[in-house]
Amino acid sequence: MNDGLDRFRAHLFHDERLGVWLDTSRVRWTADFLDGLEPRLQAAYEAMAALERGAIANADEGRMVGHYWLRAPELAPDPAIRDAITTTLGRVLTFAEDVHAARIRPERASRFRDVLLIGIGGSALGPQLVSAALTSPADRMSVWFFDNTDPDGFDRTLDAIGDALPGTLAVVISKSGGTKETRNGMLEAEAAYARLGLDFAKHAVVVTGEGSELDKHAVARGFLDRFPMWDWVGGRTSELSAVGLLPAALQGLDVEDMLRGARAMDEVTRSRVTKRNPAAQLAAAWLSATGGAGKKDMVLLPYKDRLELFSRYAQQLVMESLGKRLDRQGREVWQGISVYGNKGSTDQHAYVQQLRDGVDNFFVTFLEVLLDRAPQRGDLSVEPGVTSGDYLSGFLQGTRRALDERGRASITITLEALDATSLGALIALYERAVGIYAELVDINAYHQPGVEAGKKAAQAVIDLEQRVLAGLRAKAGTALSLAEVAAAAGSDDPETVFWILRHLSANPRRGVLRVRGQGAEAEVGSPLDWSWMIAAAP
Ligand SMILES: O=P(O)(O)OC[C@H]1O[C@](O)(CO)[C@@H](O)[C@@H]1O
Repeated sequence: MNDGLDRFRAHLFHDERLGVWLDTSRVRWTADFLDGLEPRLQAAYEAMAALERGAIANADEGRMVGHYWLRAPELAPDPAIRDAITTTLGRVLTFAEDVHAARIRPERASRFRDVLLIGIGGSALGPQLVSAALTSPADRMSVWFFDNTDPDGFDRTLDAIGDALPGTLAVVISKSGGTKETRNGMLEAEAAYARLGLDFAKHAVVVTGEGSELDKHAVARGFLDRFPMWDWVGGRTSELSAVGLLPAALQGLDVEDMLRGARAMDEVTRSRVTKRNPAAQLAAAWLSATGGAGKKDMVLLPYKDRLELFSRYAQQLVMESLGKRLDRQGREVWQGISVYGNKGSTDQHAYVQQLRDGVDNFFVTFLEVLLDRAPQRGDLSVEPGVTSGDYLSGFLQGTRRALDERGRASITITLEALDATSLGALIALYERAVGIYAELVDINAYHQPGVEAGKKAAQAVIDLEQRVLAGLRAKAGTALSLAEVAAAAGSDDPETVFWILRHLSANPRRGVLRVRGQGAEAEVGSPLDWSWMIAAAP
């Protein structure tokens, strides 16, 4: 009698067609856990089916949740949606073909060879994951990213693109069309093209909601093309809309395989037989590991360099979906599961020490890919009869075992190979697991009210900065105390004024202004007692 083996046998899911395995045997749930959960799982299956039929599953925003239709348009509740999905896919493929064949060409260079994707959050993370996971020497184009509003980050990426900018196609992605980081990235890119005497519009396309600010800008400026983003697709589940399909198709990846993989996973994860439904098992395993209350963090450990960005992708998918203050009944629940991780075995040499010996506040999800490398690359032995891939597999198994010995939970997802199909399937698996988990804990997984507070506060800082500058300008040449600057700016928040002044003083606007903070700390006690003035331009 081997308890471990029996357990492994009992909790090992395999789908041959998908080439996917799921092992939940090391979650250590009690034998009756799944049985006890079954009525709630059945309710979750019904809710997911209603969602797929077009229910207003995102009640707060009054929206349908339709990412599953993207790979099965025939399921969409409305013919106009079906048509929009298929038409857009066709347009994406044709556009990419036209770019590859240089039928769509840049202003000066002979053809587009690079893509600069400008987006953030759900408008960048999926494309970043897919691009890194599936890149190969057969790529038709290289893909670069602006995914922040860090000026030095822009410069670094532009430096890396270098002389290739005239042959670079900018793909600006924003569902809302009003995200400041993306707007700033677009303006920075536009300026970079302009410095070369190039018209950005002749090198740019957008993916955005119809009628958004960005959409109007693209129309007004005459961008090369526009692709739609719909209100029934959430940013974090948009990889299989034009958001992800367009950059992937431009890179030369097989987007139809990606859709096929997701579709096949959807078919399996629609099952109402829990034993046959890997998304339900995954969600149940999360529930068991976290107590359904986020008590443990999800550590994602792909033993595959190409999947290193999976944890960043899943971080948004899981945390933006599940991190909610209120449940659907309006009760305060402070839900969520924290997600982190990079890749194995690299992380074994970083934080796995704590996972085995330290605080037990996590569960690991190992991601394994059976095919070590493309067969034509050979099978070099690093020791007699042993390959690097054997080590990778050995390290995964070793860590799984070492954690289990300490009673630390783990899940393992195994893919036979990593390609467009299996990546599409993996994305669909996590999308559905998140949906089911949200049903189990009764929260709306499809809104993100919490991100608004930070955006509003940031805008208030930008507005205050303008008033600070106006106040300083009005008294140019005079040294002002922090309280005087705040008063001149009409602000009762000197701390924020201090942050603004400190930042301004480090970043003089060339030829326009220089803000200087003065004062000897030793004498006056605190930088908050410095005096500030606007000095002549440097
Ligand atoms: O695609 P958009 O509208 O620019 O939004 C980007 C991201 O910002 C968020 O709204 C959060 O601020 C995400 O949900 C979204 O993926």
